[in-house]
Amino acid sequence: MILEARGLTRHFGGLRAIHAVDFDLTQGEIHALIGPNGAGKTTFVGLLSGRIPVEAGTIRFAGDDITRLPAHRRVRLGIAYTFQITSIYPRLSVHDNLALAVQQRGAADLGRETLAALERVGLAGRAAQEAGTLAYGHQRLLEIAMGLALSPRLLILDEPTQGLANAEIDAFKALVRSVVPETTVLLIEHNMDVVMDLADRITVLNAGEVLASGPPAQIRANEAVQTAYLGG
Ligand SMILES: Nc1ncnc2c1ncn2[C@@H]1O[C@H](COP(=O)(O)OP(=O)(O)OP(=O)(O)O)[C@@H](O)[C@H]1O
Repeated sequence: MILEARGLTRHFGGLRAIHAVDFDLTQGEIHALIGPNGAGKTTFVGLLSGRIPVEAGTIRFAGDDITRLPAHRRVRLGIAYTFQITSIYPRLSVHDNLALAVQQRGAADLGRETLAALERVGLAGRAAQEAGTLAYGHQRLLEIAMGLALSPRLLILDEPTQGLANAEIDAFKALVRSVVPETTVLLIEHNMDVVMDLADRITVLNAGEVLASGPPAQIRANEAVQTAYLGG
């Protein structure tokens, strides 16, 4: 187990955003987190990444108790969390954005490794473009490339396919498959085709609690999940 959360809890006033959640990630798996709007998905990955302080419960990562560690210390331990383009420098080129991330890891050959990272996400043809002028979906891909440049042990993606065209979604799926099992992937995803196609396991959150967890076929057949989320 690369990550184990026990009794994880975060309330906002009277609202139980995340309540007593037990959650495991197996080394090398692709794990999807799904659930209706407001279920607590973003709050949950915020607790794992350290962006949101834990109120109760524990998180262990690769054997270490990380419950109280600040986000930057978790990044150093190998947890990369990408969400909504906050990490991109809009006035720098696509290449330079990625070179900064590659440099952070301490690359031996910055130019070559940056190019390889660009090719990996299909952005080599846009290397000279200002990152802020990229289409939304391409900014998401750049952000994922920057996360991957850190060679994380765990990559957490919040709605990575939002704004991507179908061909780009296919490329994204291939990308995710290419990083496992060295990197474990946890993704919040609303596109059920992507979830069912990509995930080894799915956890369904509903009103801050785990409604179900298991492989795609089992989740699809689960009546409580269908009622709460999959629309009957
Ligand atoms: N900082 C905050 N202060 C107060 N309430 C919050 C805060 N952050 C989240 N919430 C509430 O916690 C609940 C869970 O929100 P969260 O964003 O984690 O859900 P989600 O499953 O990610 O939803 P979506 O799919 O719409 O992004 C929601 O009711 C939300 O309004």
